[in-house]
Amino acid sequence: MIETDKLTRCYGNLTAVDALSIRVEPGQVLGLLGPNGAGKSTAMRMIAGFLVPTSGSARVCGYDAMREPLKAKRALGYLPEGAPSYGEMTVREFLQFIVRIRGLRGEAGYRRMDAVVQQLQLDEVLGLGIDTLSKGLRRRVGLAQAILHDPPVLMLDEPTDGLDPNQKHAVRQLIDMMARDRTILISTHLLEEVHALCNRVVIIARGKLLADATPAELEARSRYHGAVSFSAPGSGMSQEMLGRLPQVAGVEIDPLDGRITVFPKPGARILEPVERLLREQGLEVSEIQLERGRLDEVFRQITSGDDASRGVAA
Ligand SMILES: Nc1ncnc2c1ncn2[C@@H]1O[C@H](COP(=O)(O)OP(=O)(O)OP(=O)(O)O)[C@@H](O)[C@H]1O
Repeated sequence: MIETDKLTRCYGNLTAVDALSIRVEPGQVLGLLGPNGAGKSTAMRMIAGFLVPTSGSARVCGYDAMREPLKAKRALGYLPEGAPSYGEMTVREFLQFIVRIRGLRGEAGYRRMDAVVQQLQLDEVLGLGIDTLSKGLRRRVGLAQAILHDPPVLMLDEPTDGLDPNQKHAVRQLIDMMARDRTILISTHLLEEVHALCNRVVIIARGKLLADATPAELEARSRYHGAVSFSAPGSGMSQEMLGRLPQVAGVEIDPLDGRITVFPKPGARILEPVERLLREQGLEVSEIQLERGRLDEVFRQITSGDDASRGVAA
């Protein structure tokens, strides 16, 4: 479990993390989202015990990151931003070093290292210097380092940064597999990652917590939630006709591809009446879709709107 209590870090006049209180339980994958400079990495570094908070506290599996750092660090696997240090070591030397400092001894240590090397597909680069690796490979070495001691809590700062689509998929599968019985906190800019991995989302901006919800709850705040969209090239479909349906609040046509989106009045369900109208009019449409809502739009609304300046938890 990860718990922070009014965790705060100031740099001069700047409050990078502002009284952040969160609690992440086993089985949860919490996505920490926020624009550049929101305070995500600073919060994670305090939870990992690498940065002293100005005030407030962070605990990992009940151990205070500052007062019981060894116990807290033992329970935690942490992938920081960027590349692993010790760039002059080969991947093998680096991982053997981590095996030793994590106290994994003898045969068990080698078996664990082999398993992690397989999981992250690092076999072919074991003899290469870390400094010579591509960004994606360095990220995977960093991940290997974080999971080697099989910790109950994982904290990953932008885990798929720099990976190609296949590697992203592989790393997400690995995180998903590990998620079942662990507590996982990841920071990301990628909203697709939230869909793929997270069952809870915390949004911060200017160090303040602005939203704490499931992805579905956030999507429900989007004006696209419950909207119906479809393509109807050359059908003569008119906005007016759709707009006359009593459940419909508005109709928009994408100027680029002509896709039509029909928005519901609050609480209304419009898929059935829209489909009925299309049938009655004998109009040919394709790719009809009921929208869940758009996280990117909600993210923008939360982090650039009034909420961001007031720091209102939702
Ligand atoms: N050592 C430091 N000294 C002064 N200011 C700092 C320091 N580290 C971070 N900051 C500032 O604190 C704020 C939060 O930075 P942080 O790196 O935690 O944000 P972030 O959400 O991780 O951003 P990004 O998504 O760009 O990585 C930023 O305004 C940053 O400039």
